[in-house]
Amino acid sequence: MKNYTSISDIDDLEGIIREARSLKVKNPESRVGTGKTLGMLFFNPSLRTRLSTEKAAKLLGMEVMVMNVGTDGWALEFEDGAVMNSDKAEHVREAAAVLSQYCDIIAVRAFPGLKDREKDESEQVLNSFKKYASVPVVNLESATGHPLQALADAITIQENNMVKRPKVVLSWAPHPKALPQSVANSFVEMMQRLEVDLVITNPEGYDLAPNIRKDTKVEHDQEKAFEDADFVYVKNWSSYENYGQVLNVQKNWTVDQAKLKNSNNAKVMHCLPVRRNVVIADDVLDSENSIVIQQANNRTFAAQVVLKRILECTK
Ligand SMILES: NCCC[C@H](NC(=O)CCC(=O)O)C(=O)O
Ligand SMILES: NC(=O)OP(=O)(O)O
Repeated sequence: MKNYTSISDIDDLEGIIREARSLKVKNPESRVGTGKTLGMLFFNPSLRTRLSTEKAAKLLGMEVMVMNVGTDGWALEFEDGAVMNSDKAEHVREAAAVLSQYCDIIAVRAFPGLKDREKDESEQVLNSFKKYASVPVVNLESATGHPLQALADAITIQENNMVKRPKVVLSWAPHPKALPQSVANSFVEMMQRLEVDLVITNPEGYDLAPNIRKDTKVEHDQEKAFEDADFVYVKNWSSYENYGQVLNVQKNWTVDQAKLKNSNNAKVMHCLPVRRNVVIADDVLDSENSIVIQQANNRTFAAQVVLKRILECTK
């Protein structure tokens, strides 16, 4: 694997999930990351991504450097040909080239602005690092995707699945802030590659991008969507159609136990952080049905297998 910026960078999905699961059981003796450095750049906050990726790198023997570039670094310019006489002190051309001398892999978190759809879809930050770095680049959640999360989600579903072809429902839920579509996008793309029946449920006005949904069923009635579900993946996202907006929704979309009564005793997932009793009710998060903690643990093994494959490719 040369980079991991979207799940299309995975060619043997079954193999990568199998390897992640075996890394979870037993860490290999030979450490492919010895003498190598991972540099992680955060333009936005993080708990899981930051610590699970650091842990994964260390399990492989790597050194890790982390920088909150959004707050601690020079403000970066990404436009080509910019006359930099305002607030931006450094161009990504120099920043990425310099970092490539310090690091063997560069990982970047950069959320969307949620104001300009075309700009967000151009993945300017991630793609600039990819273009101007001379080392592999890993996506730690970008404007449109969160592929490390989606890989951890796939591992978690496989670990908990009891049936041949599970029904997996991605449910929109309310949130006071405008959030990226990134987690939902990568989850949908991942599920489309697995042996599952995927249904997306969201209020009118919250349909994900057509190039993500493809022919995946969208059910606007949440309780109907939950019928016979084996997995319910809950996530808020802001509107794609009214780009970046939080729309007025009439019905209550918070996921609680009552809504899950006609599911197949569904396991409930969320990438975290989750706002209790807004996105998911306490009675679900504190029940046996919730697998969110196990899901977060799998972030380590998703990151480990990705870093391992990149290191093996550049050896
Ligand atoms: N990486 C996991 C989710 C990150 C982000 N959530 C958030 O920003 C939630 C913040 C809050 O609840 O205030 C998102 O939805 O993409
Ligand atoms: N799920 C996830 O990416 O969590 P953080 O935002 O805390 O990294």
